[in-house]
Amino acid sequence: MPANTMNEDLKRERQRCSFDPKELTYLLDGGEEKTEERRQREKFFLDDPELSETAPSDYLSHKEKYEHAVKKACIVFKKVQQLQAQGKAGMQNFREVLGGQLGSAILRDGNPLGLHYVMFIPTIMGQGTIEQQAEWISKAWNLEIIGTYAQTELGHGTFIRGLETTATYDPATEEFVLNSPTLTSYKWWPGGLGHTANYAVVVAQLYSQGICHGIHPFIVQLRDEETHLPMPGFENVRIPWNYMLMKNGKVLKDGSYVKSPSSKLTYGTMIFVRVVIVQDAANYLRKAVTIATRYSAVRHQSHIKESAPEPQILDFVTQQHKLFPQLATYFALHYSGAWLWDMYNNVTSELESGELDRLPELHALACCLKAVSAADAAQGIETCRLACGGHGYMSCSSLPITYGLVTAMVTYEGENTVLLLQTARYLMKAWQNCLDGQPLTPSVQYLNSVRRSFGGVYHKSVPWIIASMQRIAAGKIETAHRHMNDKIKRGVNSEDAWNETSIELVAASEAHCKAFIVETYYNSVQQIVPSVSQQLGKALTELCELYAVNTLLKNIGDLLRYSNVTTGDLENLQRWLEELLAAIRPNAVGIVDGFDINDAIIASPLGAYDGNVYERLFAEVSKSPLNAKPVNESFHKYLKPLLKSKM
Ligand SMILES: CC(C)(COP(=O)(O)OP(=O)(O)OC[C@H]1O[C@@H](n2cnc3c(N)ncnc32)[C@H](O)[C@@H]1OP(=O)(O)O)[C@@H](O)C(=O)NCCC(=O)NCCSC(=O)/C=C/CCCCCCCCCCCCC(=O)O
Ligand SMILES: Cc1cc2nc3c(=O)[nH]c(=O)nc-3n(C[C@H](O)[C@H](O)[C@H](O)COP(=O)(O)OP(=O)(O)OC[C@H]3O[C@@H](n4cnc5c(N)ncnc54)[C@H](O)[C@@H]3O)c2cc1C
Repeated sequence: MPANTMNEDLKRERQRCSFDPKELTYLLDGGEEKTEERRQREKFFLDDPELSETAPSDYLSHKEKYEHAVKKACIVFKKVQQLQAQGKAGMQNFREVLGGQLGSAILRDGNPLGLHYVMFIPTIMGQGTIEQQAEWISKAWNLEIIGTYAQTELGHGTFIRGLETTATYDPATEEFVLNSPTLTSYKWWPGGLGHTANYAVVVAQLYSQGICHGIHPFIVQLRDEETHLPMPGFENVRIPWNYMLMKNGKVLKDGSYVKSPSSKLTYGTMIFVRVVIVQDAANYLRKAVTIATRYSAVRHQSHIKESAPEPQILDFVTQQHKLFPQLATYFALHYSGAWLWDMYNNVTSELESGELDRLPELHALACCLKAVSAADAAQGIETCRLACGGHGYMSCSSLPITYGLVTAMVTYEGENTVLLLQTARYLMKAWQNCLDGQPLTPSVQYLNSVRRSFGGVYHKSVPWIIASMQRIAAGKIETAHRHMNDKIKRGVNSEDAWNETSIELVAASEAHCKAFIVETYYNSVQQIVPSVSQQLGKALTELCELYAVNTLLKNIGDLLRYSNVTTGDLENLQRWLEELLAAIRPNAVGIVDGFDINDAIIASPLGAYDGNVYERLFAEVSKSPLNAKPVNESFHKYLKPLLKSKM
């Protein structure tokens, strides 16, 4: 196939789409101007010859990959500075370029500066005093220093209160003495800690006047700014008094401790990253479903009718059932992430004025949304990979590496189970407030309405599905609450009762989160539809309905247990699902085209815009050094002597 010709199947798919994909692109970007700005930004980085992949880095050693990544991260930084000089760069650009999809395309082997921008700077902004921000932010912003966020230790990641690194205040010298006294207290996992960063925010147990005040953040220099040699000593390292980030908890120079308005404020950075992860997980999922959908429109295999030619695999309803719910899940997580980002910004500004009331609800939502978005995106990406058969297994398909990046999200920034239990903690209190007639916060208001009504009869609408999912969530919350209290009444202490009920607590948390996502998705689409063309509005509504129906059908057991749904209703839901798959089929390629993901970011021969899959696959494997010569030297070294010895 000559270069730059369009695959005929994709041509036909693009002709049958009922709406203009550009309209969806503008919608997702926030307008045509924003799309143009994004495209220009992408072009500015992706067209730079120094950043384009000449040879796939798959064939570099671990050390070479690191050095390659540092080189490119520095080029990216300089280019961002150019944008800044033109007034075109802000925090979002930095994070997007250094962390998001664009960043992960340019810096395929990881970004040595990622933690610097995504955690080190935000922690100083969130935990540092105004003076400390003035001291550190500009240096960090201009990369005069490189930081990381060192909280996790070899022995502790989840249980932060169990961290062993200590920071002991010495009033005689007005310094903190930091110490990691045991093997298990060594800081482990922080991105960039090994060779890149020369500073870190170190989270340590604060000791002053012989009293432990719990974990607090400290800035510690790791390496000399000139030589990059590690600073002397790694035990009893002394840092100046003003290297403790003191926006919340403070130590006065005489060593007296001033409590934070809330011990939870120290945890602030983790909320920020969890909020960002929701959107990031959604973006990785849409990249994977773009690859799998375009590939499924090009790939022909088997028969539906013996008399007809091999169909596009996208015409198998099972293939539609693998991919289209992933399309819908992208939008569900995208809109939930946008909602959470708004709440985060509002609550953060309230915290600035000492208003802490909404922090618990934000924490509870950030926990379950991070957990569910990371888990569902990871599962969705794996489903996309499996839907591409053997070619999906190739590393050049980009699907395995995308899956690896997103499964990491299930673990970092709070392991999923642990975070779901955090939300469950909030839900148990909410249910008790509901029983006691106390006021409920917005995200759990449905507990009241569910308690008052036994649920309406089935009708083919998303509001009915939302009510059913809220009924399931309330039922699971009530069951967990009741089982836990029954244990306590039987004499089990509250901690053991919590642990013994934790399976149901996690399930209640997940159900609460799914009900929140469906409702947020539906409300977002309801707001959008009047402002877009009738065709795009219909496509967006169909995707929302698909997400709702498919999510409910994956939960039939709970639906039967906690609602008055009949088997006839379940048959109707199955029919509705199949109708929606058929309705979405003609628009599937148009929808992923609407994501407008640059081929260089797709980075997959299966998902390129032109659909020339086989030519691109062949070109990709030709790049392997292993294919440079017809006979590899291992034949003469090892195989031939072996074969000869048999003769
Ligand atoms: C919560 C724990 C699990 C338990 O801690 P503990 O102290 O025991 O807490 P509890 O006793 O359970 O509860 C105490 C009370 O405190 C409340 N609480 C707890 N946590 C918080 C919080 N964060 N905020 C507010 N309140 C909180 C809790 O509700 C209790 O209140 P109450 O008593 O009920 O009233 C805790 O130990 C914990 O959180 N553990 C998890 C540890 C963790 O998260 N570690 C993270 C380390 S850093 C890391 O992992 C970094 C990873 C790499 C990050 C890479 C980032 C990439 C992101 C995407 C980049 C792309 C960006 C580009 C695009 C863009 O920008 O858009
Ligand atoms: C790619 C990556 C990057 C990272 N980057 C950083 C970084 O830059 N800075 C940093 O500080 N850290 C970083 N981390 C560390 C990360 O934050 C921790 O790995 C994470 O918080 C999980 O903690 P853990 O490893 O101790 O797991 P553990 O908590 O030991 O989890 C193991 C198992 O124990 C279970 N468990 C633990 N506690 C409970 C509980 N209370 N109830 C029920 N089950 C429980 C978990 O559910 C899990 O199944 C990174 C990790 C990864 C994978």
